[in-house]
Amino acid sequence: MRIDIISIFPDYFAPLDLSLIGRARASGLLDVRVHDLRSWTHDRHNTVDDTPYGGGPGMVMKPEPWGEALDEVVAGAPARLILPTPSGRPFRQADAERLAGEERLVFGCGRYEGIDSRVAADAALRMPVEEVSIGDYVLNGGESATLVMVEAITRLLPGVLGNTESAVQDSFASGGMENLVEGPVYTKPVMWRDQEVPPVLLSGNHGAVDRWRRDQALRKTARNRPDLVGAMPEEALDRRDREV
Ligand SMILES: Nc1cc(-c2ccc3ccn(Cc4ccc(CN5CCCC5)cc4)c3c2)n[nH]1
Repeated sequence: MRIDIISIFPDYFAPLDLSLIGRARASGLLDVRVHDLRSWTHDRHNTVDDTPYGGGPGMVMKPEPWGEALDEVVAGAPARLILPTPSGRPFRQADAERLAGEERLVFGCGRYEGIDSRVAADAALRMPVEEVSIGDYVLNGGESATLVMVEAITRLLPGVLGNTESAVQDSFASGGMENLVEGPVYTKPVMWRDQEVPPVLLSGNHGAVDRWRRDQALRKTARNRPDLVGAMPEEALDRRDREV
């Protein structure tokens, strides 16, 4: 997969040189290219913003640099443009799984009050464009959202996670634990600050362990994510949880 990121803060993406994504890039499994939007400005001040038509607070990103940047970066290849924005469609695990199947993704990181709306409209003449929100809170720009999405997407690519990590059992996934958040996890030592590891996990009884983990996931989901519990079939809820 090739990912292009266009931003006025390219250094924001230094974390993509680290850890699993950094290793996947070094091994050639993943091709991530970060571009400075100001490379496509031609004035002395490398201007990327201007005042909003119709008035209002702040500044809006000019369309010309974006148009030239996207023309050059995409260069007619089949690519999908992802534009983080507070007003976008919610980004969910299903979107990460869908986008992990794409050959090329381009992330356009806005700043100020956003990018002139004609940029997305013009790009949509040549490629699929998705405006995406990573949550109902307001950031200062699209860079953090892009880091989040790139991580969620690329960790699903074969070979990116080492064999000590697994994307399969992640919560929000399938495999009998769909729609559940993950329960508690433990490792050595078996006793730590007067807290012992739940004995069932030491029992070697894999059926009992699976049942215990599912019960814990159900409880945690009911406690932390009542919105997901509603989406769960009635028989999935343990009797005790119904009485909780
Ligand atoms: N999930 C999520 C994504 C973002 C996000 C993504 C890209 C950009 C680019 C600029 N901003 C700052 C920004 C933009 C628009 C408003 C809303 N204003 C109301 C009136 C005019 C505009 C506030 C603040 C971003 C924010 N935030 N949260």
